[in-house]
Amino acid sequence: MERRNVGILGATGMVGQRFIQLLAQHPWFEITWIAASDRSAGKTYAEACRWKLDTPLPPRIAAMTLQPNVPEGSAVELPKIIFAALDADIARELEPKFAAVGCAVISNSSAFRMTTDVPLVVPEVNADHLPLIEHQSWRKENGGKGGYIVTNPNCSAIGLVLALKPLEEKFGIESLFVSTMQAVSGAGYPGVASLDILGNVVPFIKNEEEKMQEEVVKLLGAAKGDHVEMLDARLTAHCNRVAVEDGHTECISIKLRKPATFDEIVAAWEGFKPLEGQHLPSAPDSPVEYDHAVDRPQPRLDRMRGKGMTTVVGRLRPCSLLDWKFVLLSHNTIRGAAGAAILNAEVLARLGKFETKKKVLA
Ligand SMILES: NC(=O)C1=CN([C@@H]2O[C@H](COP(=O)(O)OP(=O)(O)OC[C@H]3O[C@@H](n4cnc5c(N)ncnc54)[C@H](OP(=O)(O)O)[C@@H]3O)[C@@H](O)[C@H]2O)C=CC1
Ligand SMILES: N[C@@H](CC(=O)OP(=O)(O)O)C(=O)O
Repeated sequence: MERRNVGILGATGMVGQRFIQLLAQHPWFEITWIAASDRSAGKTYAEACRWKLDTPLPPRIAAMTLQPNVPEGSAVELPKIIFAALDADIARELEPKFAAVGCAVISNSSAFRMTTDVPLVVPEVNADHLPLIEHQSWRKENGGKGGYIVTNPNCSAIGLVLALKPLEEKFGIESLFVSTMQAVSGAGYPGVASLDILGNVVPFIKNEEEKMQEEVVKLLGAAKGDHVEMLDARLTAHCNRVAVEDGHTECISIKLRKPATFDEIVAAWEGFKPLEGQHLPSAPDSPVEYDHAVDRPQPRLDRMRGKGMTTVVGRLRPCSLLDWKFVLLSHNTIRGAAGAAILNAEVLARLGKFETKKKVLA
């Protein structure tokens, strides 16, 4: 695979830091450009960022200068691949500017997720939605050399949809109820005040329930030319913030379209390996793992399975209201954010959707 230069917009935030951590040793991508707010532009990364991860800040990145957060005026060449980790309002303004000049924008934010011709993608679930990019108006800009925007879902939706996809394929989904317990890192830094969350549960995360509900049916929908036909299933979500550092836990009750036994459902999860054989550096061997222990998954113990890219499912049991109920856990800033975007970029690279080449690796 050719090695490609990449940039990170929002590089100093919680998700931006995960991008740096995960890309520092990436075999296909090399960080050559970083940007954050105007407050940070011109500073070195070490000066501008409060590094919060448990691995050291890579010295090469620490010394890099944060560039202006627009395509023009950079002291270094603008890469053709931009990972974006911006708040939605800022993303809505900035991401199209980068797409218009020819960048592939791999976005984490919710700004364009539900836009008709923007693919909302988890590669194991709906990589076949990626051709939507060819319908985007940004493609036609820059003398026909415009770029595009690809998005990954909300962090809670990603964990959920990985567990749902094999069930939809084998049995069909009629309706489901999901209740989340979401980590504080999901709110960015500094996020929820310690006095609000310590010893407490906050039963409200702005727009989270709406995003989960609409994104899941797009992800499980069918791409039809320039749009996606949403999955015909009923879904309701309750979202709660809990005093956990990383890892979103979700309790699900589900009604299936066809009868399914315990063994058939577990086999559907364990046999779910749609990216097997593609050798994508960030793809876990098992996107979904079932844990038979009675008290798992737990965030502290299980969030790093598959290097943070595996959804861990447990406690499958009959539900007296719907058919089955279970619990899942997914790492919110790895599989739920930066890792998801990097995996999307790896799939785009495999599909030949990046044009910039730096050097060919032996
Ligand atoms: N945290 C999570 O678990 C998840 C987050 N997301 C989404 O990812 C995005 C980023 O989230 P997160 O990293 O948590 O947020 P943070 O608040 O931690 O970081 C925000 C980043 O945006 C930069 N920024 C702020 N204002 C501007 C501006 N006007 N122009 C350009 N850059 C700006 C900040 O730079 P500076 O340091 O200079 O202020 C910082 O780099 C959001 O859309 C979020 O919803 C998605 C999934 C999961
Ligand atoms: N809102 C999520 C994280 C997030 O930023 O989601 P989104 O990318 O949909 O805005 C949380 O608080 O855990």
